[in-house]
Amino acid sequence: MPSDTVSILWFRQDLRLEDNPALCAAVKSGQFYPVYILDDENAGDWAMGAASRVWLNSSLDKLNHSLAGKLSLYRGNAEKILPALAARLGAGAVYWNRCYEPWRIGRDTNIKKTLNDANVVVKSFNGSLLWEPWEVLKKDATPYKVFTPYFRACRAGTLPAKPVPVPKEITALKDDEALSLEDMGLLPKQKKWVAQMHSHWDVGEKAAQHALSDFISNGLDRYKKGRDYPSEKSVSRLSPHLHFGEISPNFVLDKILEQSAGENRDHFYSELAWREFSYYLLYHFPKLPDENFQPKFDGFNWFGSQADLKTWQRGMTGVPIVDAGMRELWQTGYMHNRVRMIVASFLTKNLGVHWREGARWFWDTLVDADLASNSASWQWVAGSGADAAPYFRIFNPVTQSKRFDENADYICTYVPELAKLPTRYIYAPWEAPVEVLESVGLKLGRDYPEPITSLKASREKALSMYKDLAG
Ligand SMILES: Cc1cc2nc3c(=O)[nH]c(=O)nc-3n(C[C@H](O)[C@H](O)[C@H](O)COP(=O)(O)OP(=O)(O)OC[C@H]3O[C@@H](n4cnc5c(N)ncnc54)[C@H](O)[C@@H]3O)c2cc1C
Repeated sequence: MPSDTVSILWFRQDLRLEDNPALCAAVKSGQFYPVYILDDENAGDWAMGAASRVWLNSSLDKLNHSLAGKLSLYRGNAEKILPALAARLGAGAVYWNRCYEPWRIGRDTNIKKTLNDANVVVKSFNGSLLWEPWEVLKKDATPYKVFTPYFRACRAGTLPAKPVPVPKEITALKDDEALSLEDMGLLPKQKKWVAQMHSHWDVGEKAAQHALSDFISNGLDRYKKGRDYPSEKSVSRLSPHLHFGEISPNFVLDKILEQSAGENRDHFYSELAWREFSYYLLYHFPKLPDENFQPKFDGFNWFGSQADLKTWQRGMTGVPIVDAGMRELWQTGYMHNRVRMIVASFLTKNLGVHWREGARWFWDTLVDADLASNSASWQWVAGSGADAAPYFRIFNPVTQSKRFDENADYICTYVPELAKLPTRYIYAPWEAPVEVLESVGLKLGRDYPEPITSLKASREKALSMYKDLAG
């Protein structure tokens, strides 16, 4: 018989204590078992990528610590594990914060039914979004497809909930049969890669809050302009913390709105809203990760080869800003937004590789890999998405790097083999006279690749293919 006082708190994308509505409900109900289940079975094609698992491993460790070692870990099909656990532990209720990925929505609906059939109460909460996707609709009750009116409607509607504080007394219980963190098998064999990535991050709720205060003190007052410059510290780097729910968007927004009003604060708010819009699109258009949002792209002839894709992944295209971005991704699990747009445009437009291939690679290598933001952003850059950059707006990587990496600091951090060149040639080393290359001991094709494609010719090819599609 389920007990009235013991419950289960199911942690998912909300690995924190602060502003956690499901945690508050569990604490209010009495004693509870905090649990986490790694459910690769239901995730299918969207099982977490390697970099995300590295992050998750540390994040669970930190959360367990905050819960005085009471976090119980499991691995497998949550549809089977959770009802069995509720029965074995005699739990009368299960609490969780909602997730919005299509596979999770389907799975959670089934779990709720199974638990309810067994007389176990299920309560779910909004712990991850400022506005839930079904709350914001057009007058004709259909979803928005364009960001600006969507955000306007969000702001005209209900104010995002104020963050709730950490409950005073948390009486958590531990299941002795749960797995250890090592048993979860989250870390890959490549220890060097893991160590290198770790050296760039502090993981967990405290680190997330620290990153936010640091950004408020040192980045926010220049955000609108500074966010375009990859070597500047003008962005928050909160994305992995937000993805894993180590910090809630409501907590972030609340602290941001305490700062003086102005264009920087507004711009940051609108970027947080792009995250919301991505979740909104994924909820209303669940095929977003797999299919073109604009069906006219279904007939597009993606001509790029697997070899080109590999070269791009390895950061060896011979186009410095692209290679710098791809190497930043590999080394740190992150890439600056401006550079994400450049590398994605280069892959889809100059190399003609399907956006899905790029999104897949990001999925495996980003620590902030997020089904909503990643799918929406790749389709946005490719031109096939909602409110997308028009296909003919092809980023010129050389112009972009001259403009946003003025001293080539970013390029030289990740492509140090070019650092000895005079700055004006670092952006496009193939334009440097042989004597200049020789004077710094650089031979293209030996020390750094020749460009994989002609930027001009590939741009023209992309444009003419797009014309065929449009016409
Ligand atoms: C091809 C491509 C793929 C992307 N894949 C992801 C992904 O998998 N996960 C992810 O979180 N973001 C993704 N983004 C969006 C964006 O690049 C990152 O959110 C941002 O770079 C994270 O850095 P930050 O936290 O310093 O951002 P800040 O500029 O400090 O912004 C604060 C927060 O706002 C949100 N945000 C900012 N810009 C965007 C945006 N364009 N779209 C959605 N949310 C945004 C993020 O949650 C971010 O943490 C992608 C962008 C592109 C172009």
